[in-house]
Amino acid sequence: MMNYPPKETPPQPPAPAGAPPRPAIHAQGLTVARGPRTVLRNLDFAVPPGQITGLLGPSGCGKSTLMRAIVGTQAKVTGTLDVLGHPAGDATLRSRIGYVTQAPSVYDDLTVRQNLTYFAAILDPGRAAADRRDENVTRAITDVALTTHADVLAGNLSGGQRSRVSLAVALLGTPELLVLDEPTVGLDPVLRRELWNLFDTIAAERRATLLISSHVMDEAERCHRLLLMREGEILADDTPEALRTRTRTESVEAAFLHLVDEATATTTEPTTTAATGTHQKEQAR
Ligand SMILES: Nc1ncnc2c1ncn2[C@@H]1O[C@H](COP(=O)(O)OP(=O)(O)OP(=O)(O)O)[C@@H](O)[C@H]1O
Repeated sequence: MMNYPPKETPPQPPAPAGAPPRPAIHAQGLTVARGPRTVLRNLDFAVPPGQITGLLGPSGCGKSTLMRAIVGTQAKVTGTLDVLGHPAGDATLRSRIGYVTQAPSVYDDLTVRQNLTYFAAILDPGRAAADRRDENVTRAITDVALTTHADVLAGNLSGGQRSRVSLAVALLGTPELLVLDEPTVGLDPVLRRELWNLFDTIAAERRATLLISSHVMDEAERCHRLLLMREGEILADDTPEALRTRTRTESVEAAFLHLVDEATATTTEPTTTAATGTHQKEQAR
């Protein structure tokens, strides 16, 4: 069980030379209950550092819940969940993680630049940091392609533009881990491609780790690794290429459907009952 409220833990020693890099996120036996329901069941996985990992699965499978557990905002979490070498929710992680929820958290009565300036002042306070803050705000606005809208009130932006302001807030502090919950929902194909190019740049140049949820399967092809989820469980944890090869399919979407069929077949295989000696089909859950 994780500790709430979060405590600070001492930094862990670096991985020995030659050893594989420590995962950015490592879960073992991770289980989460929401209300009376268990919505994540006994998950084991590792997210490598400096790469883009896609979290994919149908609506309601538990993607947002898993992200909330990783950033430390989810209650009733059991098992082990380490993030950047600390237990999830540890106070030292706050400035190292950028988290963008599905609902954009921006102030409608402030402009794009004013929103970012406000959050920059919380992250990096003090008069001495004013120039650095201005630079970071301008860079973040450019990163999300909102330069021409910098002085527009957030309340007058489209849904996609508001989502990008939220993303810009998360990029202000140059976090080591970015957790993005469906960042491309409602965006046109050109903007989606631009955002994915930005994610590539963030991973390659800043060596940040990105965990990005989506239900758009063509976005899966742009990830280095994928966690495919279904009904609170991890169906696959692999690279897109390995998934396609393993399932002998041509796209991640086809691979996912293949794995769903396989999992369904496993849970509905005939079982012999000792009492009657007849075969019965178990109900898929
Ligand atoms: N506050 C809550 N209380 C109880 N159950 C909840 C709560 N929020 C979500 N759930 C349930 O937890 C499960 C996982 O929800 P979650 O939002 O993590 O799914 P998701 O994969 O992110 O879905 P989507 O793609 O639609 O955002 C769902 O079955 C949902 O009904």
